[in-house]
Amino acid sequence: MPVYSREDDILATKIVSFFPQNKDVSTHHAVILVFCAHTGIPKALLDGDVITAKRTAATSAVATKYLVNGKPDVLALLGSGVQARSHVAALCELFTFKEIRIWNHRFDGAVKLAKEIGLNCAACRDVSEAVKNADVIVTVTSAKDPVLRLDWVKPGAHINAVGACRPDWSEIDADLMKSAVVYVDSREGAIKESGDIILSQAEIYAEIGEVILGTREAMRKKTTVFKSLGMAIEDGIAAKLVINKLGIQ
Ligand SMILES: NC(=O)C1=CN([C@@H]2O[C@H](COP(=O)(O)OP(=O)(O)OC[C@H]3O[C@@H](n4cnc5c(N)ncnc54)[C@H](OP(=O)(O)O)[C@@H]3O)[C@@H](O)[C@H]2O)C=CC1
Ligand SMILES: O=C(O)C1=NCCCC1
Repeated sequence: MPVYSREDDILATKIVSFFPQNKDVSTHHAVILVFCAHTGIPKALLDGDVITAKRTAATSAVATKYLVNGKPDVLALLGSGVQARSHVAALCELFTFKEIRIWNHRFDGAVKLAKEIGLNCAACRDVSEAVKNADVIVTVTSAKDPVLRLDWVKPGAHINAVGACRPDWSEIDADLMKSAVVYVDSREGAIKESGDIILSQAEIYAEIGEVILGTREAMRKKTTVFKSLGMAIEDGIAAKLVINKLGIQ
């Protein structure tokens, strides 16, 4: 995933592998190579795993800030892996949830994460139980077929749809995609790579950047989906923060 931004003084590329069948090691591995944006000289080779986890969750947190309907009390996560953990951390920086619910296709994964999070968190055996009356839902699974259905979701909820990053995979059922107001990180990416968009033929209302810039409306009262695929600029900006903190010129 290459990025060049003259404005941000960034020239970098991330190489990321995804082996969903991995069991005892992470399913995603990444490195980020950063170059000087003026001379092209290599500056740093960074571990991309942590940056991928944190920048994806930070992006969802920003989307939630703009799209959530009022003060959210209940957070539901579908999936209990790396992104589930980073999303809890990022969302809890911005919001105070009274209740956090976790569903995973293997119940013990949900139980383990619920214990890590603590008091206000419960593991759920069914998706419908996890998302009932939830204000914010995060889908962070490696599912190839929908795990979240329209009739389980409270009208007006905000959903961060983070998994299903292939054109033939989907996490959200087509009825939910079509009835929600859909925001994406990149239109160009979503229409080529997101099964949730392609298979449902849902209309994309806006890029989240347009909402942040104030050129498209945040439809907070409607059910909203932020379909995230990940963008190289997120890695580039995050890598720059790391490099600056380390004092690398
Ligand atoms: N939008 C973006 O920018 C990014 C998106 N992603 C995507 O987010 C998703 C989560 O990533 P990450 O947390 O790193 O991955 P992990 O492998 O750490 O977690 C995946 C989760 O999905 C569960 N899972 C696996 N297979 C299925 C299935 N068939 N049905 C339902 N759940 C399943 C796993 O359960 P168990 O471990 O118990 O099997 C686990 O809870 C992936 O789809 C990934 O590609 C990742 C990085 C960036
Ligand atoms: O780093 C990203 O962005 C990724 N997006 C989709 C899934 C793999 C990693």
